[in-house]
Amino acid sequence: MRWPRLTQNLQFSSKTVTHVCHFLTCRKMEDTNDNHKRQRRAPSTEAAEWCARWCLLPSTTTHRPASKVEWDNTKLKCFLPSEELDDEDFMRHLVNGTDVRRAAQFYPLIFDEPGPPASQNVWLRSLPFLRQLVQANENEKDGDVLAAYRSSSPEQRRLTGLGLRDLYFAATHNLLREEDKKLLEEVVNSVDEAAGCTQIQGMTVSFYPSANFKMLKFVEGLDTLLPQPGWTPYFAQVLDTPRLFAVFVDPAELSFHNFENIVPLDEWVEAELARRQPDNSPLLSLSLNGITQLRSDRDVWTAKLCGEDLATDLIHQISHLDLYVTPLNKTTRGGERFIFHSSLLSKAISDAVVASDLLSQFSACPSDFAFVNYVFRCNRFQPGDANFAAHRDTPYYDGARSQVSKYTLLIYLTSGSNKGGALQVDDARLTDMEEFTCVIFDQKYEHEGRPFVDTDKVFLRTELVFRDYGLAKNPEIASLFSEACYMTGQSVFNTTLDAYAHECFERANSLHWALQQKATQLAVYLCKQFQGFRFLTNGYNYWFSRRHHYSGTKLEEDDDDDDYLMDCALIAVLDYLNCKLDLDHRGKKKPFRALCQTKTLHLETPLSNSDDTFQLLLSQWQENDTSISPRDETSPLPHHPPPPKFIRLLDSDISSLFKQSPGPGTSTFTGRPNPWTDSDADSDSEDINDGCCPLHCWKTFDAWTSDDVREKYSFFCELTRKRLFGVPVLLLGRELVLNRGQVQIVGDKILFQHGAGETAQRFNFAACWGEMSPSVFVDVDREVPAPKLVVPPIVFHRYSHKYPHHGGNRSDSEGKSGHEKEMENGGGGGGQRGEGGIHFTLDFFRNDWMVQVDDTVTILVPVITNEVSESNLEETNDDDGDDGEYSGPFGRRVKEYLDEVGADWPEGSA
Ligand SMILES: O=C(O)CCC(=O)C(=O)O
Ligand SMILES: [Fe+2]
Repeated sequence: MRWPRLTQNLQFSSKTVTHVCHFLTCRKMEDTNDNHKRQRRAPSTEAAEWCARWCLLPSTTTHRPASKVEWDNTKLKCFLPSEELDDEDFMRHLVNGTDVRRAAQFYPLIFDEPGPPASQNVWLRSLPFLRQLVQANENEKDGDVLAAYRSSSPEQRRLTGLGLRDLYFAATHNLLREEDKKLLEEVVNSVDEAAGCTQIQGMTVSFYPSANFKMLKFVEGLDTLLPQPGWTPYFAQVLDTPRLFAVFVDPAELSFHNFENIVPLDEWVEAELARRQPDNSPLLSLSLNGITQLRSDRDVWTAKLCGEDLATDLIHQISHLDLYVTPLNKTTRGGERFIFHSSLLSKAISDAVVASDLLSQFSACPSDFAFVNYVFRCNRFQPGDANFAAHRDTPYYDGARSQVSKYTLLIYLTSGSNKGGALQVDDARLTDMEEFTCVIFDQKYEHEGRPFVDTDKVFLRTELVFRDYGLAKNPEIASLFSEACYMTGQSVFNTTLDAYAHECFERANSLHWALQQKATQLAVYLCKQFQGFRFLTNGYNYWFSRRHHYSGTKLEEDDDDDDYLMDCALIAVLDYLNCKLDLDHRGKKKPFRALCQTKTLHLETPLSNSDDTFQLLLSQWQENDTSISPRDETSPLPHHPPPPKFIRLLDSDISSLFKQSPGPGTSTFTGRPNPWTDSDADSDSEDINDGCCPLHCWKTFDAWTSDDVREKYSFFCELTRKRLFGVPVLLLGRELVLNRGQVQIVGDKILFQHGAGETAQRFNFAACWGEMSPSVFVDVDREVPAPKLVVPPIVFHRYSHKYPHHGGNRSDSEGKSGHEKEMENGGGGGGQRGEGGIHFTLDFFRNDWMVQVDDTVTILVPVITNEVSESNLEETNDDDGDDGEYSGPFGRRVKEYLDEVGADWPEGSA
């Protein structure tokens, strides 16, 4: 079939339609066994109309009243309210694909044929169209098909995305034939990924999978977070309570804070309990029975989790939720899993643990038991899946509360066996599991899991958390753990790092139990370049060589050195957090690590000497080095001339953002038409031309010349100025600009500070404006993004090229981290040989700092405007009320922002 034109309504011959009907009839016969599962039943004698797979649309052409739409509810997910289910007309359009407004709540809709005549909506999401796209992508000859797709409107491309989205969900629910699965694999690389992308919580998300956006995540209340409310139908809903939606993200954007997708399920648990026992809201009650130590010399126990059907059904039900995703580290573990949070389940199991005699059998003091971790991992392995390779579990750790997990608790939800060991903990092997068997073991043990031979193996994992005030700190653990997390993120660019990251996790987890696990792999360091800044890192340590070495600028002044220190610290933070920046000229945000050119170094021994480290750094980055690339380590490195430093924020940078007169793009004021009705004839004559206020001279009122508007404008400018000076980093004209006022060096630490910056004076304006506010004439001119760096103080150490680094003449030698001391001790006094540089330690795990990097702060810049919409005119001048100071197009946006982030209101306002 040829490609129908995208821009015209499509006409199919009656032959096509007949063929479609025939096809459906065949499918209906194939599906006969499933008929009993259908939501509704149509009289079998009636001819079917065209519609999506697994749906049946009885014909409306007969004289009898139209029968109801039916579908196979074991295949289609439906979150529609009953009013919509009862609306036959609505349902017909939904299942024949002509109405996409409820695509979020009813899917997957697979269209095997191009659709009914004149329906582009269906054609663009149909399998024949997706096939053509794949063929066109593979076959140069079909360039016109591709060109047509590329020049189609974003809305049209979103329809294709919808087709792909549904194909994906059909595949994950095991509903597809082999050829459809193949199509899915291919079409993912053929579609335009930008058409489905939007930003939520600082993350770029798409509603369909594509070449880069291939990681599935679930977001609660996405419909309320979308900047384009009209996009809601595109994102598949996966749960009603809480309202959870599926998004696809680019793993390159992930950092340690958003790697794991923890689905909040307490609301769901509550709703399920209420649904099952509506009268007296029931407690989730469980007990742990038959506790048996597997061997007297091993801290491994088995038990059975028991409870009323209500409780055990509910746990089963959790494991049937459609939330499974393939883990990122799939080379070391098979199966699928999802992570959820439930305090209610944690409480029920904690009570069961306390009521049992399990704790008395532990070497850890029973009175120190705190709770069962409320974060659960639900795993599903099918027969034939890869093993869960030997590993130690990463303990729960909350330094602030001195809480740490000591035992793992596995709850098996299906029965099955594997003679090779369904679970092997150290040298204790369990081959057969009964439903609700629990295995509890000391987290010091290495263990391995194998799928059951002929059934799915489904289990929950959590940990028993204890209070322990005597925990010793071991910087090596912090370093290895940080390295493991960082290298997991980097493995998106270089898949060989996956195994290295795994080993780092294993070594860190062993060290918690004072078990030294030797490294079997070469130490990995990444040499990176960003805008001429070059550095070496393993995700915990960051080294920057001295600037003068490559810029030719000799650094003498301490001040200059501090400047360089701030720049380097900024880079280290941006890299560690993988902040997203909008630096290219296409206005597209990219994660920092994708903006760096990276070279992976494998070293026989870990770096332990500062001179060697800086020498190594300087020996890299030869011109024409082809082993470095921003994304995939294969493309050549363009030589980047180093800039002296990041731009510093100056008062003039900010002043220049505020226009003092109508600038380019603002037309000169020529007067405006009378907005009042013709019948209001008097208004013309009342246009007193003294320019006092728009009420008295609407047609000739030029906002730029009004003192009242200018006063309001100054108020907004001042507010904006304070906000701009209140952040450490800004993006101005695609340049990273560092604000020295918000970066502080204190001893051996560097601090990035976010000030409130939003104190403003009360604003009063002259009287005769009546109900109107001058703020209606102040609009948003532009938005200045500022990466939000809410991070703990960063420890640094300078290695001077002038002084031996173990000399006593440096004031900044106090408070060094263990690693620095190590480096110095091993340095052999070679400080004068080396060029020196700066070393940072980034450890955001060790303390209880909440790292918030989800969003970029957007600071709005005001401008006076003469273009006032009617709706703005209706705003009142309610300065005494809550929102008086924040009215008008600019004021409203600022207010929305302040409300959203929960920022304090500037003094003098509400
Ligand atoms: O596959 C298994 O039974 C073991 C699972 C496990 O070790 C884990 O979830 O951490
Ligand atoms: Fe484990």
